[in-house]
Amino acid sequence: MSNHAYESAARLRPQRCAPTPLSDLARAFSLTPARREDGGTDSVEALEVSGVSVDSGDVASGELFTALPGFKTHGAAYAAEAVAAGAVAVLTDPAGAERVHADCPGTPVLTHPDPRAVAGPLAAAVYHRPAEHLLTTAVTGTNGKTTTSYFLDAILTAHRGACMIAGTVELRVGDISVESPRTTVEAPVLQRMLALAAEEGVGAASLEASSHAIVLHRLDGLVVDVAGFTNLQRDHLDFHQTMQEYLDAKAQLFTPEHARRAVICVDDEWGAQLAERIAASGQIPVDRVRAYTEHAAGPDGTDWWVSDAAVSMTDSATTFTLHGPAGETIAAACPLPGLVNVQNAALALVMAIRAGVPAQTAVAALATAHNIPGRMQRISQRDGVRGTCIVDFAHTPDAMELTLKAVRQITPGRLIVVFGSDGDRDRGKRPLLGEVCARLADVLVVTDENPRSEDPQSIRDAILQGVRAARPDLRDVEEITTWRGDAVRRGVELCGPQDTVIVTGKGHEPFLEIADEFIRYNDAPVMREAVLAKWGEPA
Ligand SMILES: CC(=O)N[C@H]1[C@@H](OP(=O)(O)OP(=O)(O)OC[C@H]2O[C@@H](n3ccc(=O)[nH]c3=O)[C@H](O)[C@@H]2O)O[C@H](CO)[C@@H](O)[C@@H]1O[C@H](C)C(=O)N[C@@H](C)C(=O)N[C@H](CCC(=O)O)C(=O)O
Ligand SMILES: Nc1ncnc2c1ncn2[C@@H]1O[C@H](COP(=O)(O)OP(=O)(O)OP(=O)(O)O)[C@@H](O)[C@H]1O
Repeated sequence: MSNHAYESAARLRPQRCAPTPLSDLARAFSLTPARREDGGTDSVEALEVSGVSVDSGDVASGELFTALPGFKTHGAAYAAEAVAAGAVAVLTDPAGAERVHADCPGTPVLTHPDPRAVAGPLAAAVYHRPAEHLLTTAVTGTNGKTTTSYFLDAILTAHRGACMIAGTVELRVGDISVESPRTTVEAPVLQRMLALAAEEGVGAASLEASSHAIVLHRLDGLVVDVAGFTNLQRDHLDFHQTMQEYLDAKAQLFTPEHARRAVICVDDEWGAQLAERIAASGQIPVDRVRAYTEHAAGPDGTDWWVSDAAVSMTDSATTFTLHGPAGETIAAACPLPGLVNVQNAALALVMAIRAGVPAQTAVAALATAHNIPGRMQRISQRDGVRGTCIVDFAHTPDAMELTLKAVRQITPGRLIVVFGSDGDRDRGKRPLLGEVCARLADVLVVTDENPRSEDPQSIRDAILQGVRAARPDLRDVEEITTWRGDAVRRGVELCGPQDTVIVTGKGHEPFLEIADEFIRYNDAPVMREAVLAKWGEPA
């Protein structure tokens, strides 16, 4: 694996970007030509830039390299590499300027006290405000961002012909799809993806917005048409310190600098507080959505609410009715099992409707959106001969509990779970995962996830200790010590026509981390091959 976060995104650049005079940018964004050791300053008058880059491993000819002060290092240390790759000028802070002058004599340097804050708006200007040509949505929240953003991808594709996606799983514009290094990429990378989308006539963009990104200015310079919020749960408190700070970070997305309107799930107290704040500020319109009907039998002060959620065993979908503030009654089907996905689906529908998509277009597209990489991804669907085979990302005890309960509802026979747990991460969750699976699944296949520097056997032992607490005789519990792929194949082998096998923990992830090595591996193709070997092609 490379140290360069954005190398994979190198192809995601517009083919044509009319150059912008550097002097125009200097004026518009209060950039100061840096003073050299000889007391002079670099002239920027004759220079033009045709792009903006943020990582020295991802620079194209003619670009302005933004050398940002980081948590680990300073981008100025990599300016020489960026210039060798074609950068024609460097934007940095005053501290970085000295290093750039020393390492890249002759390259013009501009400074700004906070280059990270200016990088987004500047990139939007250099790429000629590409978001204005697209219908744009962004989803934030602790859980459900990826799922909701793929629901929106399907809906916006139906409405606009094509949609770009930027989130945890992939960066995709038209035919180009690459692995994503971040949930939300740095602003210059996002802006140039939007520029490529606009150039290719892609009509929409579905984005995930992490709270880190909001705080670290990765979304600055972009105003999306509709921003949505799923929920807030305990997470990332190393970065945000308290839940209130975590909410405050997310709340910044719902201001006129970032969004034209807001759609907020108010199923938890944090969503309710957020909706209240947005409404009180009066700056952008806000719709509230309540998906969990056990909390309210009716509208109860919410604008949109869900009733009659019911699971179907035959096609694994959950049907529900969405009620709107103008008396709308919309019959919909969420293609993924589980109530949490009804929340994601209701949010996506309301966001789409507020973005101008006709409700019936949105409902029809949503019903087909079950092929989300690693999120309840159905590799095989029950049809009388074959069983249901699923790849999912659940890797915490809470997520595992939700996932297994959801899948139980679509399983007339046995529920088989193939799982492991990470090495070099939270050791406490290993027995808890074992206990949850022993309690909620019928057959357990225990395997490795990312052992990293740890002995895989000791991780499996800790899981099995939790399994024993709920199932002392270890009935229907198998341990696969060879290779994760063998465990996935074993799960499929055990799966009968009434059964479901679910492999959890890795979802879309393309690597296994074993010792110091990243080994290319993904559960979905292995499961697909096992399904084909067992049942052949579907009729
Ligand atoms: C806290 C945080 O977000 N840090 C990110 C930030 O790091 P940093 O500013 O400290 O950068 P640094 O490594 O010190 O480097 C400084 C500058 O030098 C540049 N550089 C560095 C090395 C090099 O060879 N060449 C080069 O040009 C870097 O691009 C950077 O601009 O900028 C780096 C380059 O873009 C990111 O890789 C790094 O993400 C780290 C690895 C990370 O773990 N981020 C996580 C916390 C994150 O952002 N997560 C959220 C999702 C959270 C969730 O919901 O689960 C996300 O949006 O992905
Ligand atoms: N609305 C929801 N509420 C609670 N949990 C959810 C919700 N949607 C999904 N989940 C759970 O969270 C896990 C991750 O879902 P998803 O990838 O859509 O969320 P995310 O916010 O993108 O998280 P991540 O950044 O970890 O990918 C799923 O495996 C599922 O168990």
